[in-house]
Amino acid sequence: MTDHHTPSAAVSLRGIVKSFGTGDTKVTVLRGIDLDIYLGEMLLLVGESGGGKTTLLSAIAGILDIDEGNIDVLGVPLSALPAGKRTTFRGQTMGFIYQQFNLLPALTAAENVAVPLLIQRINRSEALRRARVMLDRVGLGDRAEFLPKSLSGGQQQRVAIARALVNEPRLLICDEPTAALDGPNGQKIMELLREVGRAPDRCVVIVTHDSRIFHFGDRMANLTDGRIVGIETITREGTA
Ligand SMILES: Nc1ncnc2c1ncn2[C@@H]1O[C@H](COP(=O)(O)OP(=O)(O)OP(=O)(O)O)[C@@H](O)[C@H]1O
Repeated sequence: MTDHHTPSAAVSLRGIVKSFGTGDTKVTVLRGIDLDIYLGEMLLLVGESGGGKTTLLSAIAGILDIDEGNIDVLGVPLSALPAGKRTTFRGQTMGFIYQQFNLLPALTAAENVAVPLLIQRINRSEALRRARVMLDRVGLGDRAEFLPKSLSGGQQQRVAIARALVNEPRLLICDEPTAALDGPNGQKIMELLREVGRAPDRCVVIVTHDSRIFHFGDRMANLTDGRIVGIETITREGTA
């Protein structure tokens, strides 16, 4: 029987070490990271510039090979999988949101959101149907046929969120999702990520410098000089 009081780790990092370069130019960026990210939570990863946050996200995504340690994602030993299997696993289980929305300019909002489904060989009409449902969930049901250039920055990030979630990924990885937005739009995007991104069987990891959004997280891990130097549980008034 599952004890629902014990959170399960969706991502388990143990002893992660990563260097770039060799010899005199070798820089060790991750110096032994131990971290669990639990299902149902939104974890913020903060810390000084150059501290290794993006490098750690790339390792969790299986995009970057690590030198030492183990990365488990949803019970799969990612660091031990060959590259091709990692790519498939990533497509099935992870969604990504970046500072730059990275929408394809020639495609409508609905077509952009449908891309991950088309890559998975879901037929076009079904992919577009699901994309429109997702756009509805992010409040852009009436913008499905718009091109990105006709949308505001906040709306483009909503499209990017819909695209990241259309595949129902269990792990949502966000790198500075509010950095290109003004304060109010950043808040709205975080509210949306909490509302549609967070779920009991899913987790959200967000790298951010934006202290205005820190209170949206469930926990905040501070990565400084290649190590996790503190983890804080964030208390939110009015929520359980
Ligand atoms: N491919 C690479 N080759 C060499 N060095 C790299 C590479 N990728 C990252 N680094 C170095 O690793 C260090 C950490 O970079 P990373 O982007 O992970 O930091 P960060 O914490 O995300 O920083 P920021 O908050 O400024 O985005 C930096 O010193 C960077 O120059």
